[in-house]
Amino acid sequence: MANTPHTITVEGLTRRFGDFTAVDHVDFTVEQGSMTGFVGGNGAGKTTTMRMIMGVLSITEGQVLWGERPITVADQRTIGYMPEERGLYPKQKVLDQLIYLGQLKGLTRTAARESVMTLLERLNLAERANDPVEALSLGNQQRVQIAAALMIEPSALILDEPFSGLDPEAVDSMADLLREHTARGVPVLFSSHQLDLVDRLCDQLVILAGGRVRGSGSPAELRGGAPRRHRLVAVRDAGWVRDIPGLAAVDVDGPTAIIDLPSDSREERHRLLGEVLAEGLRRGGVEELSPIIPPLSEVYREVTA
Ligand SMILES: Nc1ncnc2c1ncn2[C@@H]1O[C@H](COP(=O)(O)OP(=O)(O)OP(=O)(O)O)[C@@H](O)[C@H]1O
Repeated sequence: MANTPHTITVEGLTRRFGDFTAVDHVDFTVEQGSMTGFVGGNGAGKTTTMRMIMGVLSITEGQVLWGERPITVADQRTIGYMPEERGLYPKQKVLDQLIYLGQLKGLTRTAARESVMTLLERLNLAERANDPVEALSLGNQQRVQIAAALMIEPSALILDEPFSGLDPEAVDSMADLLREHTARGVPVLFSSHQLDLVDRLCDQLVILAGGRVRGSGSPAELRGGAPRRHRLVAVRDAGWVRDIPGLAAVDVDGPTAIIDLPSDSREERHRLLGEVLAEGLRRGGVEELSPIIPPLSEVYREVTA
C-alpha cells in the first residue's frame, strides 16, 4: 500500500564538523507534489543536508518537520532514499537484493517481488534481474538503486544525484517515474549538478553555497519574473530601435537587435514591445520578436557569486 505523502520542512538546519560549519541555518520546504532541485557546487552541503533529513547524520542545530511536527524514525522509514554512497552488494543478484531491501523496509517477500518486477520492467532492467549487480554498467546500477528507493511507494523521495551517469533515455524514463510520484502528491528533493535538467524538471529550486541557501523558488522566480531582454529580427536594418525612447538597445547587428525593456511596469513593457513591432512593420516587416530567457546557469552564477 502506498505511504501517505507529507511536506518536508527544514528549519535552521545546521551541521558542524569540529570548527567547520558544513550546513549553516538552512531553511526550505519541499511541498507535497513538488519536484525540488537541490543545487550547489562540490562541498556546498547538499549531501549533509539530505543525510540529516534522513536521520543518518545527527543535527547540530535546527529541525526537520514532517507536515507540521518533527520527523520521526518511523516517518523516515517511509521515505525513498538514494544515498550518495550507493550501498548495493556487488555479488548479489539484482532481484534478490531488491527483495531483501524491500523486506528491510517492511514489505512481505511477495509484495517486494511484485513491486520490484514492475519497476525493473519500467526501468528496462527486467532481463538483468538475475545478474549480479557488479555485472551491470554504472548507469544500470544507478537504475537498480532508484528501484530500491521507489519500491516501497514512498511518502517522500530524497535522492542524492539520481541522474548522474544516466544516458538521455534513462534520464527521461527516470524523470517520468518521478513525475508519477509527484502526481500522487509525493514531495521529491533531488540534488544535481545538471542545471539544464533541473530547469526542465523542477518546479522549485534550492541553491546552496558554502552551507547556506543563496536562492530558492521556481525557476521563473529565480530569473526575476518576466524576461526583460528580447531579440528583434527585422527584415531590414534595425538601427531605428536606438531611437525608441524607454528601451535600451544592447546590441544591433544589421537586422538583428537585442533590446532591454528597463521598466518595472508590465503595461509599459507591453506598450514598448507594441511600439517596436509597429515601427518594425512600418519599416518593411518583422521576422521575430521574442523574449530571451537566461539559462539557469547564469542565475546560478549570479546568486552564488
Ligand atoms: N563526516 C565529515 N567530516 C568532516 N567534514 C565533512 C564530513 N562530511 C562532509 N564534510 C564536509 O562538509 C562539506 C559539505 O559536504 P557535502 O558532501 O554535504 O557537500 P555536497 O554539496 O553534497 O557536495 P558534492 O556535490 O561534491 O557531493 C564539505 O566541505 C565536506 O568536506
